[in-house]
Amino acid sequence: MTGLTALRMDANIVVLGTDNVGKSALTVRFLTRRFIGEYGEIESIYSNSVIVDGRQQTVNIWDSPYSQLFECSESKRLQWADGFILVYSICDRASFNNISKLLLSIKATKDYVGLEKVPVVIVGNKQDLQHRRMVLSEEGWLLALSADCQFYEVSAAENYHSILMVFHGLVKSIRESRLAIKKPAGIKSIVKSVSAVFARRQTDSL
Ligand SMILES: Nc1nc2c(ncn2[C@@H]2O[C@H](COP(=O)(O)OP(=O)(O)OP(=O)(O)O)[C@@H](O)[C@H]2O)c(=O)[nH]1
Repeated sequence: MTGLTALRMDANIVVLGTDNVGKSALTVRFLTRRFIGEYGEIESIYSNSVIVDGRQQTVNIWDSPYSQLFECSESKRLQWADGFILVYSICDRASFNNISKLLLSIKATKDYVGLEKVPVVIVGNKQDLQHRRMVLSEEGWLLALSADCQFYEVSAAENYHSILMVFHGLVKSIRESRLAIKKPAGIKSIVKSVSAVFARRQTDSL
């Protein structure tokens, strides 16, 4: 990541997961506070201005149907992202198993472009459908722990605030990861360190 990227004020978020897990429902809930039920299969990038911890931030969200994920734009999408939301449905074991594969693809792409760790949030959606639960909360927590990610169980259908926490949590991590990027030593700081060493030597010899 370059110094210029580190100064950027917007955050690019990609929402990934298998078919029908609620990627669009989550995105639309965050953007409009509404759950509209049916969403269609349209790949979209949405931009929204949000306030996180008192600071305004533009968030760009790329939501695409799973069927289009492995088309040629996959690596483009992975490289565009500053952070990821990986969604599974608690009623769909296969969608949960897919999260590990997504984590590997992200790691491979981001390592390739020189980033060791990119912020990722894992989300178990459809928490309202307890009677159809196939994936325990503990499994989600363990996966997130082992991959060093945040984890939330939510219901896009029933709850807005937990969705807000997912997006805000990710925006905060993106900011923190940008702050953690070490700035290369400038000429001024090199001159300062050299002068400090000489000054110390002179006082030592007195
Ligand atoms: N009960 C329940 N249904 C949900 C929830 N979130 C989404 N759904 C439903 O699940 C279905 C799929 O939701 P989408 O948001 O279209 O899922 P998607 O992951 O974007 O699906 P693709 O576009 O096919 O990749 C829709 O019928 C939604 O109404 C939820 O939290 N609870």
